[in-house]
Amino acid sequence: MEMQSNPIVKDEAARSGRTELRVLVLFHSWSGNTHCLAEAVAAGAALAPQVRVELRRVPELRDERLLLEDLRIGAKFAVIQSCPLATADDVINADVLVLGCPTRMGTMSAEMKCFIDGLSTLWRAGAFEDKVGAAFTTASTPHGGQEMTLMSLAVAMTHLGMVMASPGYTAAIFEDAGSPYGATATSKVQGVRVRPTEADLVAARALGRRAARVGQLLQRGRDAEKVLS
Ligand SMILES: Cc1cc2nc3c(=O)[nH]c(=O)nc-3n(C[C@H](O)[C@H](O)[C@H](O)COP(=O)(O)O)c2cc1C
Repeated sequence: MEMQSNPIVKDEAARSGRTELRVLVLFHSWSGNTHCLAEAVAAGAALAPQVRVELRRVPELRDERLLLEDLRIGAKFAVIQSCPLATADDVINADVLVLGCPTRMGTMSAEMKCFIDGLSTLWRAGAFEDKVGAAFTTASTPHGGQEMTLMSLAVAMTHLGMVMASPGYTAAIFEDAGSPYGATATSKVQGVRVRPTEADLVAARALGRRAARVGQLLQRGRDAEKVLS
C-alpha cells in the first residue's frame, strides 16, 4: 500500500504557523490489549496543553469479517473496528507519531510493518523529518519479544528521519512497568488472558505525555528558529 499525496506542499501548509501540537497514536490490535495501551498513550498525550490527539488504526491484511467471526477475538475486534483507519493526511499532519502493535514472532505485526512500508513515498519526500516518535507493544509472555518489537518500531521510525522520544526512566513508573524503550503489557499470566495492569496503563500514559512534551519542545525550537531567521 503506497500512500499517494504531495507531502512537502501539504506538510508545510499544514504544520507551519500552527500553535497546537498534533499527536497521532497509531495502533494495530486484534484482541484489544494493544488498543488498551493506545487509549492510555492518547490520554497521557492529551494532558499536555494545546495538543490535539487522534487515535487511528492501521488497515488489516486479513478480511475483517473473518476476524469478527473468530470466537476468541470477534467481540474485541468489533470495538477496535469502530476506531477510524489512518489516512495519509493523518500521518502527514502529525507532529508526533506514537506507534503500537502486538508482538508477533518476536517483532512488530505484519500489519504495522505493511503500513510503515507503505509510507515510502512520503518518506522519500522528507515528510517525517523532525516528527517525534515513540512506541508501545503487548505480548502474551513476559519475555516474548516486547523489547525486540519496540526496537523494530524504533528502527523504522529512525529510518523515516524521526526524533525518538524514549521514555528511559523519565517517570518513576518505568521502574515497575513498561520499559526504557516504550510502553508494554503482558497479556497472559499463568495461562490466563489478562488486560494491561494499572501500572502498565500508567506507564503508557507517561509515554504519551513524554512524546507530547518532546514534540512541544521541538515545535518551540522551530518557532524560535523562524523568528531568528
Ligand atoms: C501470529 C501471532 C504471533 C505471536 N507471537 C508472539 C510472540 O512472539 N511473543 C509473545 O509473547 N506473544 C506472541 N503473540 C501473542 C500476542 O502478542 C499477544 O496476544 C498480544 O497481546 C495481542 O495483542 P492484541 O490484544 O492487541 O491483539 C502472538 C500472537 C499471534 C496471533
